[in-house]
Amino acid sequence: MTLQRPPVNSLNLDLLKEMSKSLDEIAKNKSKAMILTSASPKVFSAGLDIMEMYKPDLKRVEEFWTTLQEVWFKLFGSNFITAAAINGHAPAGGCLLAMSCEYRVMTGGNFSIGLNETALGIVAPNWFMDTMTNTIPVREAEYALTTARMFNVEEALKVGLIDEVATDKDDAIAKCKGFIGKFDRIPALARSITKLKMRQAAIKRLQDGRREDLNEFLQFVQNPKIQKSLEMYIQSLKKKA
Ligand SMILES: CCCCCCCCCC/C=C\CC(=O)SCCNC(=O)CCNC(=O)[C@H](O)C(C)(C)COP(=O)(O)OP(=O)(O)OC[C@H]1O[C@@H](n2cnc3c(N)ncnc32)[C@H](O)[C@@H]1OP(=O)(O)O
Repeated sequence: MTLQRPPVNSLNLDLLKEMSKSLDEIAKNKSKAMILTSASPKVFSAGLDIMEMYKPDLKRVEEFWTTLQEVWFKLFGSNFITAAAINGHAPAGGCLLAMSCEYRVMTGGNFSIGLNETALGIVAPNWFMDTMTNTIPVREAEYALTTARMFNVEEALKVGLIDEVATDKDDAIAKCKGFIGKFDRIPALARSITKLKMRQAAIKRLQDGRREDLNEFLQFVQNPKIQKSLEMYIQSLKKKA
């Protein structure tokens, strides 16, 4: 699955809906595996589209968050094998997508990956945190989350946030295929049940608290102080360009 929403693959409602549909198709056609990557030469995904949260239409922003939850359920909780070929920056929601896969290969270069929410004055939702503690040790996750740490490629490899470094996108995809090939001699049902048991606690936490998570998000986007911060953040991104 190749993300292709220039310039930075920010996750807006339309892209999330497309992803959700594609994940359904992959599950339905009984694909063995999926590799998630990006058509951009330098950004895997810039995370959530800030414009979806800025001065939002309430109905749309509710659908936006619900669809993000759905994409996470379908990706994190998939039966099929998932790997991410991270060929560029992966901040926040971009990191969430990569961590929701089972294996991550990142191309070398001046790219960064991490959950930077606290730097934006935001508390990452529990399921973002659960996805991180499913990937790297709890102590490292707490440190990274509280300090909004963006890891460079070497740091990400050292902490286990990524599994391998690749020279370029083709190499990243080849390495993801190498990971997928490891399952050729492992019974598929045993593999998928084991994966889902490992992920069950995090999945159940969001299933049980899904409405509450949505309400927290809706309160968050309707808070005037948050709106002011988002406005300043958008300006800073635009000034940079
Ligand atoms: C207690 C419980 C509380 C519950 C509520 C909590 C709610 C939490 C909500 C979830 C929170 C966070 C999740 C997120 O994912 S928020 C998004 C965070 N993402 C970022 O901060 C990344 C910002 N972008 C960048 O750092 C860079 O763009 C890049 C990815 C490193 C790429 O750099 P670049 O130099 O290649 O591109 P750049 O010139 O910066 O950008 C090009 C244009 O794209 C626009 N843009 C960039 N990122 C976004 C984005 N995330 N959304 C929308 N638009 C984006 C940028 O403004 C440029 O636009 P223009 O060309 O100038 O018009």
